[in-house]
Amino acid sequence: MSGHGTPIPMTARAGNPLKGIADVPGDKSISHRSLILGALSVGETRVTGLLEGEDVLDTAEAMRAFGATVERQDGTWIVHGVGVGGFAEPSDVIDCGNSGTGVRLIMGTMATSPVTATFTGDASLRGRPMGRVTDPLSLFGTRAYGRQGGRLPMTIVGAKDPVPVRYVLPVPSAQVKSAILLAGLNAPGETVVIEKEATRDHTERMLAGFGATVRVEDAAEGRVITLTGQPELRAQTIVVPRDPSSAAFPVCAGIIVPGSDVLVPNIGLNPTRAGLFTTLREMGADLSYENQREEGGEPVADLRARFSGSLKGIEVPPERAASMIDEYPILSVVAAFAEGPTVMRGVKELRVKESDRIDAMAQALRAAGVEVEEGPDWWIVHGRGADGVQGGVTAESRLDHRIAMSCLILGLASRQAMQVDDGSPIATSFPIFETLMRNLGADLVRA
Ligand SMILES: O=C(O)C1=C[C@@H](OP(=O)(O)O)[C@@H](O)[C@H](O)C1
Ligand SMILES: C=C(OP(=O)(O)O)C(=O)O
Repeated sequence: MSGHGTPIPMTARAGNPLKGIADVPGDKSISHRSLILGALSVGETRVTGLLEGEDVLDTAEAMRAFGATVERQDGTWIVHGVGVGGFAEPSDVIDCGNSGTGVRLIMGTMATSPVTATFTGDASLRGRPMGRVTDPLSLFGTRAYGRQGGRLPMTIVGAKDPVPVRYVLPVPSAQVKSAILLAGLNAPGETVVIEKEATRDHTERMLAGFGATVRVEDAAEGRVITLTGQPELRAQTIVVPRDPSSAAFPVCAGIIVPGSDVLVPNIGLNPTRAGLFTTLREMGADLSYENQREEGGEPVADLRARFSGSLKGIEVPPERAASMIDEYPILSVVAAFAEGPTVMRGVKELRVKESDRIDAMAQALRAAGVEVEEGPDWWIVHGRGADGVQGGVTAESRLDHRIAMSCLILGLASRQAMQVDDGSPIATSFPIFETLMRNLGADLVRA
């Protein structure tokens, strides 16, 4: 759990070019889902490559609290599930730490079982909206009692006789979509979720992989996902692919630090996740996909990022937002080194992540000498191109791992060092970030 310990100030400054291979950890989204679906299956699920970050470890603990057995043996995670509808009532509050994905998916998973559970998290998670999940869950017959504005701590009373649901997502959110589908598992009949914009599709793919019947159709009203309730999920062996959202940091560092040449192997390029890499290439980044192949039905490549001295600002198509939603903070750093403005629209969701990510990055970039304009659902970073970025300030990480990492990468390419007041949130998603960056040659220290 983040945010409970002593803050860890960290400093990054320009120095050597970054060179070498960056082996990033497993995908956070797939790691959460592997544990949850394993807990809902009959038999033994074995997971390798699981992200051992705090967010996922909190989900492992939660699955134990609901009655599953979750153990780590020689680097493999072994889950003995309780079957769909088999969740036991936890004897204590479930603490999901910093993780929106964890809390929202688990609320959905227990929402149609006859158990009651109370959820909480760190100060960041307690500030995030849960009504987006509890509103659709109420259609199943689930009740939720939280703080004002639908905030944690929150008690969820699972529906005793759940009915299936048809729901059109009002926000582009894979967490909301997944919460509904996971709740639909224990409702008789067909649960239908319709999304107007495609969001990451790991839940649909993995549910099918565990033996559920899931239909996905592109219709006039959007992407229609239909799940048949009350399947018996069968335990699986899962190899978690590496996380493109973590790969983003060494890739972007390679692009903006002069002289760099960084290889980030085995990164999934699932189109619902790879929007940043397309954007970087449109900006003129020297980013190539080497050794392109298919693994587990997904496109995979080794990403090679080299210093790119003539980046240009672009308008990022708003319809691409969902496929790179966690990457806007680090994109804003690359944009600061481009020639001209980078315009990012249709990104209201950034305001309700671990922090208000537009505000957090705008403040850090402005303090570092970069002009940023912003509105409710848009922002523009005016790149300084050849003039470079001054840096030389301390940014607040606001309990947000992606803000901390983005500001440190900024420090590796700015004229003066950048400091973050607290690097501890990085351990939620990328516990080896410091060592990995230092191994590439980054001057990154705790101080
Ligand atoms: O489903 C998931 O695994 C995630 C969905 C996204 O959140 P939203 O659903 O809120 O967009 C993303 O920001 C988060 O890091 C992981
Ligand atoms: C938004 C994120 O995570 P979560 O919503 O799971 O806290 C993220 O990892 O950038």
